[in-house]
Amino acid sequence: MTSTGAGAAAIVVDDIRKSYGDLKAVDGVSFTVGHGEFFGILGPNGAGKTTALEIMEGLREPDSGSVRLLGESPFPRKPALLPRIGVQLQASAFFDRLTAREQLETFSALYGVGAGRVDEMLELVGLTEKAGTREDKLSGGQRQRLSIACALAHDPDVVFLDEPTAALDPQARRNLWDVLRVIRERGKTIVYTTHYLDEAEILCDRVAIMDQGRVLAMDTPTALVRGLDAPTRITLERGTLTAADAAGLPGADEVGEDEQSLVLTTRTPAPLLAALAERGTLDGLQVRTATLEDVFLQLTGREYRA
Ligand SMILES: Nc1ncnc2c1ncn2[C@@H]1O[C@H](COP(=O)(O)OP(=O)(O)OP(=O)(O)O)[C@@H](O)[C@H]1O
Repeated sequence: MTSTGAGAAAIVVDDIRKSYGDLKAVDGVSFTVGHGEFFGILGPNGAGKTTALEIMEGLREPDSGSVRLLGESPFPRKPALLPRIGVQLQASAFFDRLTAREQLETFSALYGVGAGRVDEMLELVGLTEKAGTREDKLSGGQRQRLSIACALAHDPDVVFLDEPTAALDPQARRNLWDVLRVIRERGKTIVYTTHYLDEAEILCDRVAIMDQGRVLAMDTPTALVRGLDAPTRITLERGTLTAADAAGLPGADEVGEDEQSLVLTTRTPAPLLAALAERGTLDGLQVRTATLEDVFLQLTGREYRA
C-alpha cells in the first residue's frame, strides 16, 4: 500500500464528462482502480477511452465530474504527483537521433532520477541488445517497448498506457504482454486502453467496457463472461461421431452439423468432454466458450468491431 493508506483506491473517477461540440466523448463515467490493479478500458474506436484516460492523467480537464489520483486531483497538473505517475508517450515524442539507452537516460534526467535504472529498464522491456540502436531504427514493437520503459524510468506507482499494443504484429503483441505482466508483478497500478478484447481478457484484473462515451459493464473478465450464461460449443470433425450418437451423450443440449463439422452445444462441458474422450473423439476437437466479444454483443446488440 502506498501513502494514500491501506484500502484506499489508487484512482477514483466520479461521473466525468467531456464533450467536443455536440459530441459527448465521455458521458458520465465512474469507476475506482485499486492499488496494484491492472485495469483495462476497452471499446471500439471512438468509444471515449483516450479522452477518459487523458482526464485521469490530468492532461485534459473534464467538463464536469472529478478524478482523485493517489489522493490528489490530477488537473491542473500537480508537480507532487508527477514522480508517482508514468504516462506512456507516443513514439513520436522520442528525442531525435538518440539511441534507446540515450532516450532512457534523457527521460531519467528529466525526472531528476539517476541513470541507475536504465540497464534494468532495457532488460525489463527486452531491449538490452538494442541499447545502442537509434530509436528510428527500431521496429514498431521495440519502439512501443522503449516508450513503456521511458514511462517507468522514474519508478512510478501508477502507469497509464494508451493502446500500447495497437498496430503490432501478433508476436510483438505477445512480447509486450510479457512486459505488462512483469510490470504488474512489480506491484504497479496499470490503467491501459485497448480495442483488443481478447488481450484484455487475458491481461486485466478488471475491465470497463466503453461505447459511445459510457461504461456499459465493468467487472473481472471472468465474471462478465460468466454473467452471460452462454453455452460452450464443442466442434468435432465430421465423421468422428454421428449426430444421433452425439445427441445421446451426457450434457449434449443441441447438435448441429455442417459439411465439415459436428457442433455440440452444452452448459455442462465436463461430462460431455469425458464422454467424448471415452469414445476416442478428441482429435481435432475444438472448444469455444463465450468471450468478451460476446459480452459486447449482448450489451450493444452489435458485433464487436475494433
Ligand atoms: N480534441 C478533439 N476534438 C474533437 N473531437 C474529439 C477530440 N478528441 C476526441 N474527439 C472525438 O471524441 C470521441 C472519443 O474519442 P477518443 O479518442 O476518446 O476515443 P477512443 O475510444 O480512444 O478511440 P480510439 O480507439 O480511436 O483512439 C471520438 O468520436 C473522437 O472523434
